[in-house]
Formats: sequence, structure tokens, C-alpha cells
Amino acid sequence: MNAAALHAERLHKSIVLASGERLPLVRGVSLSLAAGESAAVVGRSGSGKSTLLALLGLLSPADSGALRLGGRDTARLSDRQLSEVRGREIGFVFQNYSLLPHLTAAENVAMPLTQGRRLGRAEIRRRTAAALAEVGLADRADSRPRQLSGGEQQRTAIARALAGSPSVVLADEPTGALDVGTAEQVLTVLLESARSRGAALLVVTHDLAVAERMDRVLRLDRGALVEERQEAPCG
Ligand SMILES: Nc1ncnc2c1ncn2[C@@H]1O[C@H](COP(=O)(O)OP(=O)(O)OP(=O)(O)O)[C@@H](O)[C@H]1O
Repeated sequence: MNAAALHAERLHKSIVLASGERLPLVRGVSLSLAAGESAAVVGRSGSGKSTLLALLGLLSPADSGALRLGGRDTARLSDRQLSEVRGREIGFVFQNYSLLPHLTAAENVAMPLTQGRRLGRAEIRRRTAAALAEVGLADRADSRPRQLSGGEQQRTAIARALAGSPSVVLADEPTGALDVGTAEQVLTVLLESARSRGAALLVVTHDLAVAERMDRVLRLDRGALVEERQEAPCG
């Protein structure tokens, strides 16, 4: 059997408040995602969704528990190794696109490919062009973010997240800033690009229409994860 793209076991995270009281934010979350599988994380505001995403994305350390990404154990890694695993195994997509405004779409997509890997210039150009073509933006490679619509900016961000063929794509409200029609198109691009590259996709969302399109729906309730739906969605 293939190793899961993402495998988390009993992750815990709490913070200590000024009063000295310990506040649990993520409580014993275990989760496995296979390559090409998609899942939504839903839950009330404050239930710990962003905190969990930060743990899974190696942006913040868990207090305890185990996390494997792309078959690689992330325990006991130095900061440099963590950043290397993050760059190689994870693609991030944010609600506000997070594109660098002074760079073109192609330069934004190429950015993670130029960091921490030893890829030649021709290979970077090839991967960038392929990723932009995959999201339908081959003809906008030289545009800057302000020249692109919101949907086009998010498609550029999706190309950036996937160009390095990560094991896992973590998306935080990826369609939250888009109108309904554009959101649907962008979500289709995100799902199809992740599936075609065999990346597991985890999407934090408040939007039930977004959640419905994922293979699985997971609900966070005060930091604890409960699987709501596991069958394949229709259509
Ligand atoms: N540094 C911190 N200090 C105090 N409380 C914190 C801190 N970080 C997070 N919290 C609290 O932890 C809880 C979980 O926050 P988190 O942002 O993960 O929730 P969320 O489910 O993503 O919420 P939303 O849907 O509103 O974005 C919240 O109650 C939040 O106020």
C-alpha cells in the first residue's frame, strides 16, 4: 500500500494565556489523506481550523503527536530541514492570494521553485509554463497581479502551489474573496490540478458548497476532529 500523502497522529496544540491558564486549541487530531484525495475542514469560528492548518503546514510546532508528509517523518527536524520539507511537500493557497505585487504571474509561480532546490533555469521555466497552462493562464504569464481579476490571481496562486508537485496542498478559504460563479471555477481548477498531480488537498472553509465538492468532510469542534462524510461526492 502506498504511504499516505499526509498522516497526522494525535496532534495537540495549546497556548498559555496571560493568566497562566492553558487553552487547548487542537485536541488529539488524527488524520490521513491519500495522494489525490480531497477533504474539507469545517467548523465554527474559533474551533481551531487555522491552528490545525498551521500545524499540518509546518508553520507552527505541535506540542505532541506525529506528522508524516509525503512519507517523511517531520519529528526532530532542524528549522532548516523543516523549511526544506515545507517547500518540497506542501503547497499553500490563501484567501487573499498572497501574490507578490511587483512580480509577474510567471515570476510568482517560479518563486518557490527557485528556493531550496537545485533546478536549472530551463527546468524552472518548463514547470512554470506547465503550471500556468494547467490553470488556464498560459497567456497571462507576463501580467502583474493588479492586472488580473480575483479569480485569475487565485488561479496563479494555485499554479504556484502546485508547480513543485507537492504531496499536500493546504488551502485556507481559497474562494472566500470570490463571487459564486468565479469561486466555482477556481475550485474546479484547484481540485483538478491537485488530483492530476496526485496531491492530497485539504481545504478549510465556511462554505458548505465548497465542502460538498470534496471527497471527505471533517468537522472541528473545539479543537477535536470528527469525520462527517466519507463517500465520494456526486458529480
Ligand atoms: N495566540 C493566541 N492567543 C489567544 N488565543 C488564541 C491564539 N491563537 C488562537 N487563539 C484562539 O484559539 C481558537 C482557535 O483559533 P483558530 O484561528 O484556529 O480558529 P478558526 O476555526 O480558524 O476560526 P475562524 O473560522 O474564525 O478563522 C480561537 O478561540 C482563538 O481565539
